[in-house]
Amino acid sequence: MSYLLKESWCQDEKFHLAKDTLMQLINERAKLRYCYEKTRDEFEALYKRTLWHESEIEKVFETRRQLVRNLKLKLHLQQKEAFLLFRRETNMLKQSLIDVKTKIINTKLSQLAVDERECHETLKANKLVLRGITTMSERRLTQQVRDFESCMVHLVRSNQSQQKTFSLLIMKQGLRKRSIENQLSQISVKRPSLMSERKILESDYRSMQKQKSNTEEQLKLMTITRKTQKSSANEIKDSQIVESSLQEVRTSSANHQRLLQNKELKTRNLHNKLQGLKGNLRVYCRLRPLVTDEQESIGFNISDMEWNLKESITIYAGATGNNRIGKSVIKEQKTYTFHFDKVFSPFSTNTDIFREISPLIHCALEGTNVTIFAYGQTGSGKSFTMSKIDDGLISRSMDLLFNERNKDIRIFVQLIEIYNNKLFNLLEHKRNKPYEIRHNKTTRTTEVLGMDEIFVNSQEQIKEMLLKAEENKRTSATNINEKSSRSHTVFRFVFRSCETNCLISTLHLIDLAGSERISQSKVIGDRLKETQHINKSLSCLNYVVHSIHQNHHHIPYRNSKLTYLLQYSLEPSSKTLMFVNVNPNKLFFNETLTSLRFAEKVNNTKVISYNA
Ligand SMILES: Nc1ncnc2c1ncn2[C@@H]1O[C@H](COP(=O)(O)OP(=O)(O)OP(=O)(O)O)[C@@H](O)[C@H]1O
Repeated sequence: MSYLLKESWCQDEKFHLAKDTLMQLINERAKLRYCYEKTRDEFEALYKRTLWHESEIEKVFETRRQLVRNLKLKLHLQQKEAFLLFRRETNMLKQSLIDVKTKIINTKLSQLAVDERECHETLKANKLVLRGITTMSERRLTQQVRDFESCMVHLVRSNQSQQKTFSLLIMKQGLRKRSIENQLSQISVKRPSLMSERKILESDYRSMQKQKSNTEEQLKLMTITRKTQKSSANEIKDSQIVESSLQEVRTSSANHQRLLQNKELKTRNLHNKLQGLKGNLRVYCRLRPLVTDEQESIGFNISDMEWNLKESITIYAGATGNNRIGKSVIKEQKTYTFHFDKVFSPFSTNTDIFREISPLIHCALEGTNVTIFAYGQTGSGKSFTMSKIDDGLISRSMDLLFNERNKDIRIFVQLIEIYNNKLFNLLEHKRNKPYEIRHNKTTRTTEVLGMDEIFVNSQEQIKEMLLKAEENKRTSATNINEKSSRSHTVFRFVFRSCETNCLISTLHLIDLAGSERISQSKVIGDRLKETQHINKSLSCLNYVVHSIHQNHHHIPYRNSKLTYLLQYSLEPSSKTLMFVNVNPNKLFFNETLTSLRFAEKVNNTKVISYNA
């Protein structure tokens, strides 16, 4: 019973507990429902707001799309207008350009036609003269050839008979030698017993050998005498024929020589007149092309002046900008024009340049002192013009000198380097001893004391010297040029008479060191000192040339070693040609301007000739 009571009490307890838990759960559910309803209300409000925002954004997008459409339409219309405008302007420009070009070409063509006609006429006359001379010479030559052929036949016949006798003698000697050899072999069989006999026989053999050589010599002598006897008889006959034909040839060649000398004299006179007209001091300008790593060229224009006596170069300075179609054009242009005796464009080759200066080389061969130097900022093409191994002016001049010199002239060479106002020999590898200059006022000649004048007689020798000089030359990399010459190179050619060894004339071909502003090249230390020396000697050269041609009383030759060396070669009785080399690189526009101004100043100097 107590157990049952306990049991019912326990169940009561459980029932109460379950009832409490149920009540708690009911409360929880009521709370959750309340939360759910609240959240649902909030979500609905939020959803409504989002819908409203979306509709607003859609409206904004629509207005933007409309705006873009309008802008595109406007752009298209403007592009059309711009294209039409550009086409109209280009056509007009093209037309005017074609007109100008056609005019220039027409005038040049007419000039060329006149020149061609003149050339044809002179060519015809020359051809006629040449044909006459050639036929005469041909006739004489064929006669001579015939005479020589008959002589040859005689000689060949006598030679054949001698050959026959010789071969007989050789055969006989061969037979004799063989018999002696046989005897020797027999003797060698009996050798042990016949040693003493052998000795006797050997001595016999030796004496026989001697006899043999004696007879051979006698035979030779006999054949020679026979030969000379035979040939002398023939030669007497031949020489008489040859003598007479030679006499004829001699007289005709003397006539030709006289004709040639007359023509040479005429040519030389004309040539001297032409050189005189061109002036004793000339300035040529050469603009080089852009090289691979250079970006932008200066704007330039090269043109002939009236009567073709002078030419001009115009360079443009100005800020660049882009035009309407994006092409780079020069705005706010400033132009500088310079006049020279000749202006070579970037398309000119060293051959074109040599064609122009070759008359000066002729002048040097005829006894006038000639100086040609290349001036310009570093990297402007001075070495390319002067000392390029294959076709530089030095190599070309040598070709001409060796081909056209009078055989009485001997050529001597000195390769001088002027570094920091001191003279060195470029053909010496170790150059620690500077040389001194001495002038002879009576003979008006210059000598570099202690420096050998090297006799040259072939182009190969000159090329070797140029290579050696190139190796020994002092160069270094500056801010402007990777291999800049730091010294002046003077190629001094001395022409002397073969008979008397007297000086005929001197030809100086000079590759000057590059002129450069210290601020631009940004050099320091030794390089700075070199640059200062280079600039000083260049301004001395300028002043000396100016003073000479302005007829100043005192000429300051001694101010620099370069001008002192050239003292007797810069005078008005000599001929001087200056090349101003121009760098087209836009970066060095100011340097270019300075070089051109310097050169024009030289070009404007008054020319006084001693012959005038
Ligand atoms: N007419 C030309 N055609 C093609 N290349 C050229 C011409 N002139 C010069 N160059 C090139 O331009 C560069 C500089 O030329 P170069 O060394 O002759 O100048 P430079 O005036 O002698 O200089 P520096 O005074 O410093 O020695 C070289 O690479 C050379 O080959």
